[in-house]
Amino acid sequence: MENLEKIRKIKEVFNSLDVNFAREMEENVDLQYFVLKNLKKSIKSDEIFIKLILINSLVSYQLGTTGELWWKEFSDYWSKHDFEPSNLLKEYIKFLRGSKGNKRLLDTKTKRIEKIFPFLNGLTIQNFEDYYQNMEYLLLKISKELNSKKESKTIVFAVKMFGYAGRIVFNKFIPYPMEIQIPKDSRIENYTKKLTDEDPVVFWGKISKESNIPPLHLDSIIWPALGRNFDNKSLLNTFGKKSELVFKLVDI
Ligand SMILES: Nc1nc2[nH]c(O)nc2c(=O)[nH]1
Repeated sequence: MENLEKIRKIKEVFNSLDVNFAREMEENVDLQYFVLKNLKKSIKSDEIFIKLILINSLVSYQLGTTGELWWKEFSDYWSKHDFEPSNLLKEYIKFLRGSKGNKRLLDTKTKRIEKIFPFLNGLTIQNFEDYYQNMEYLLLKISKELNSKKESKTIVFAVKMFGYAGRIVFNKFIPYPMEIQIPKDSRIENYTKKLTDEDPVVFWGKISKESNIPPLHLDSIIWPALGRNFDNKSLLNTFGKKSELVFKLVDI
């Protein structure tokens, strides 16, 4: 079943937006970006900053709280917690096991981190700069290391958060590749159900091609808008009249 009128509105909105609009949403509206920028001020090593973000992304599922609050908990903890870099794995597992917002499937999540850690641990800041230029290759490497599909939610989401980390560390905006799919979390799934029975990855893949906005950047427009963690005034200040488009998306 398709709601043709709602799909028409969605297409109208996204066909009038572009990657720059998504970038503004990321940098001015998404609380996840804001807390990562704050965290960067407290972590001396850029390499550790990026590794922490990748590890945290890969266990960001089945949360007991919103994604925004989970990333705030992560940022607050590591802003205050100094540690010896060689203890990163042990220290991260301690954080995860004591966290408030991420209490489910802790054994599975711990095993996942232990599995990816040897790959991440060997990476230097130069490797991260290279991966920032080629995020599709990073996606491939992580999915291979974890024996997971390239479309699975946490893998594509890890690349989204890596893109945020890369932008903050290297002070340069590189758009996400068109080939990386939208992270299919419950917020995106429930929203897509209002429009179509089609798989969200397929549906948003088509919207992406038509609007020429990469799926991860579409996610950056939809996801914070649906989270409603912004005040209308700051949205108006950032986007002026175009902020109406965000309200239109939320109201569908
Ligand atoms: N689709 C998305 N899912 C998410 N989960 C989470 O914690 N953050 C996000 C996100 O930005 N997009």
